[in-house]
Amino acid sequence: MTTKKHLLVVDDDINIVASLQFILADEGFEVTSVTTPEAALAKIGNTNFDCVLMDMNFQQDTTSGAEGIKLVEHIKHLEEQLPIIVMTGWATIDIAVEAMQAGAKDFIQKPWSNERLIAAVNTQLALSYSNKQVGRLSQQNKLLVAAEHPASRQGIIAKSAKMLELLATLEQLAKSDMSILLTGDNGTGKSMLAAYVHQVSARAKHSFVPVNMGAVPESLFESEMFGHVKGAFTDAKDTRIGRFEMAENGTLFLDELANIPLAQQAKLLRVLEEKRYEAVGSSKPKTANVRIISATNSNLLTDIEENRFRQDLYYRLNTVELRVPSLSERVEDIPLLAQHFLEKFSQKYHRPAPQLANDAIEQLCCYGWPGNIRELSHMMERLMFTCKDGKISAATLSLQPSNEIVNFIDDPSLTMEEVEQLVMVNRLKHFSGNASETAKSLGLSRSGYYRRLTKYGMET
Ligand SMILES: Nc1ncnc2c1ncn2[C@@H]1O[C@H](COP(=O)(O)OP(=O)(O)OP(=O)(O)O)[C@@H](O)[C@H]1O
Repeated sequence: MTTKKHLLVVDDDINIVASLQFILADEGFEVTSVTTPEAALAKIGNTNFDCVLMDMNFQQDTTSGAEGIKLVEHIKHLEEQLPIIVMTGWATIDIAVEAMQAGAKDFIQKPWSNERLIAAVNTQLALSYSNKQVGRLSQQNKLLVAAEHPASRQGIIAKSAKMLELLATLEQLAKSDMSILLTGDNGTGKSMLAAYVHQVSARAKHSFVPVNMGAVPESLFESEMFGHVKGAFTDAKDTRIGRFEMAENGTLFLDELANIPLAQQAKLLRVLEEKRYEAVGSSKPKTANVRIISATNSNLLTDIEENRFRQDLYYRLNTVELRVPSLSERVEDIPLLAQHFLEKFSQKYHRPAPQLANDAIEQLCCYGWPGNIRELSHMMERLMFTCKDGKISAATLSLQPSNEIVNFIDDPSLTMEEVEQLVMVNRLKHFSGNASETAKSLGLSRSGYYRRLTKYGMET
């Protein structure tokens, strides 16, 4: 359902008001009328209009157009982007030029032709819509320069059962509008997955807007999130749209969620509850139709206990809470990811991708990856330049195996089957994928070995 465009008619002649109201309502517009400049400014101050149609002369002075020019200037000051069409029975080219210089977008002479009037209104509405789109896209582009988002699932490398299950769950959730909270260590792919949920959701044709909550200064929080109007504070030289407006009908991604200061958490909660907000310096409510995905590497339950995070906000954001596993918990993904990054950087730097030797792959799989996928990506990028003869060997890497992996057998959180699976994975790595040597070293018959491969989804 499309909402009706809302027009404001300003004219002191009630016959003209009635006639305009009739014609415009007949065209499907919602029309509000006022008869004085003061009433027009008051209405614009508390209502969202899409276009203003106004007379240039009011009671005090009926011919010069001075009152109309003043009104155009005031409206521009209040609402820079609102298109204004001026009308006057005393049309002179001078008044038209002056009105346009003051910020009016078009000029109509009374008595008007209905066709010309409707065409002028529709043109202004279309122009204003595309200006807003351009503003939204350019702000968004700035944000995207720094962020990297996958074009499809092809950009997400995952083979491990844990990640495949997580992706399948996210694809299901993407169909709903539920708030999703992604937890997990730094560099595990939370941002990438949030962007992916947006891409496979019904909101995909609208914007995905990430905000790093750790990077927003407390004093600028409201302006950043909700926007501000020109003159709202000393540095507000222009009207600026906030992240909520950029994400309207799309997805707002609140990254580093735990870093929102307490006072700002209350403001965010209010908007999420009421689905409305006001730009700084404006009293006009705007709707917030956004899907929220948030991410944190912090333990929010501890943050709540220690009064650093509001429990009510937590419950608002975690309709579904999913943990993205650390890289050391999905060893099967490591060789694929390493290869993926080598190819990616080979394209970026126009250099051939180095070959990963088997002993290097084994070492990558036994390393603990405290920085997760980001660390792996950086390591592969460095190796593009530091490896010798186009080969990466264990000696080139010289990584210390993580105690975690060496000691996984003692991990009390793992079940017998999980331990068995990890042993299989590591032993296969050790024998560079050689099935008979792996089976022999584990004391398994070939059929016992293949049965387990099938059981753990490791056939390929
Ligand atoms: N499954 C994956 N396949 C390919 N690349 C990945 C995958 N997961 C993450 N990456 C890449 O690893 C890097 C880190 O991922 P991302 O920024 O999404 O992690 P994060 O969990 O949001 O990190 P942080 O908590 O530090 O914000 C990015 O360059 C991302 O493109």
